Amino acid sequence: MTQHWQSTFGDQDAPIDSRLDKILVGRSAPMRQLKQVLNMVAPSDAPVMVQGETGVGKELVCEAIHAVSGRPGDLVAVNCAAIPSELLESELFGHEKGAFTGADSRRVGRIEQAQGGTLFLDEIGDMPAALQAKLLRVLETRRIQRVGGRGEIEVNFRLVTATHRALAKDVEEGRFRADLYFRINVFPVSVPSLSERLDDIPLILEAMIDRRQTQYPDVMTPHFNAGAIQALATHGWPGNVRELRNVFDRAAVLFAGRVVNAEAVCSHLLPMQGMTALAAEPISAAPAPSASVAPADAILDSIMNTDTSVDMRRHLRDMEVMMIDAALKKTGGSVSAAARTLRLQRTTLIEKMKKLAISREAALAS
Ligand SMILES: Nc1ncnc2c1ncn2[C@@H]1O[C@H](COP(=O)(O)OP(=O)(O)OP(=O)(O)O)[C@@H](O)[C@H]1O
Repeated sequence: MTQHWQSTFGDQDAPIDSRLDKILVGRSAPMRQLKQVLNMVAPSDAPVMVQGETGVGKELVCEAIHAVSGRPGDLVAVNCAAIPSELLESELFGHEKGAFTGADSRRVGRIEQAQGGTLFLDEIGDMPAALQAKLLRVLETRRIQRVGGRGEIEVNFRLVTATHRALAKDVEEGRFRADLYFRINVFPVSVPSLSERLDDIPLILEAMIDRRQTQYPDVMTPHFNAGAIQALATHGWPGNVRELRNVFDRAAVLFAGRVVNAEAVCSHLLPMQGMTALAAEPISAAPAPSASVAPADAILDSIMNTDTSVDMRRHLRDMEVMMIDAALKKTGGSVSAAARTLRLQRTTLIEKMKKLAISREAALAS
């Protein structure tokens, strides 16, 4: 069902809301199709069920839906699998003072907090049966009662749910209420796994680099060359974008201001056991790539063909690091000879090396 309606309606010509592009990084065909669908569905009040493997970005999809929905209230997220079942009811519905032992004061529940906004119920498949019945009633009546409360409170929220489980099978096997399933599954949306959109990896890395640069403007970021991107594309990515983020976080520490190449990806970034080997050897500059592997084409493509911005200063700085590393390597670590190779004053090169944290030893060890 999901695949069917998504592929039928997912290729409309309507321009994509730029907030979707900003939140959900990716220009691959499956991501474009997903964004077309969200573009249509987000402004409506209809419930959306987001499906996809762990780490694909289901929560991010909900964030994108809320951003485009135009709803003035908040986005309130509840992970049904993370809250013990006996606490989930008061978490969602709130409680009155004295409703149960320990209820010292009145508490407004998450459903009420989502008034005028969006309620995101993550891992809805893990919701206990008794609560499934209560949620169904809320969806039908648009009213809630706090635990221990008497009166009913009108609520107006848009529901987005997510699950990595095959919920239809849970319904068949009696683990999930069929009536609730049909109520929340008005628009099923499927988020593609990272292995189905490997060509998004460079853009996602770029977004992660930009974010890190914004967070820590004085800290150098790693630069993934074409070989590294190719190596990343051969991985299976069972943990999807979350796994890619972990790889990036590792690179940001181990290769700050340095080039990450295929060898670095395979030996130090992808397999965790690579960490042991790395601990025994000094971290050095990755070999400088030849001009043909410099990402100039990708950068130019981004400038010409996307709405996203490009951090020119960072790219130029990455290029400087690569060129100085290569010159030092070629000249056996002689700063004077490297300066001549680069047609720079010796003092200018020394200043640049200081600024970019380049050492002769690291360049030679690469
Ligand atoms: N398209 C994307 N662009 C940029 N970052 C992304 C994208 N998709 C996912 N991420 C990042 O990957 C991580 C996992 O995303 P998220 O938590 O939304 O996944 P999920 O599908 O909800 O995971 P789970 O099923 O485990 O709850 C987050 O750090 C998120 O920011």
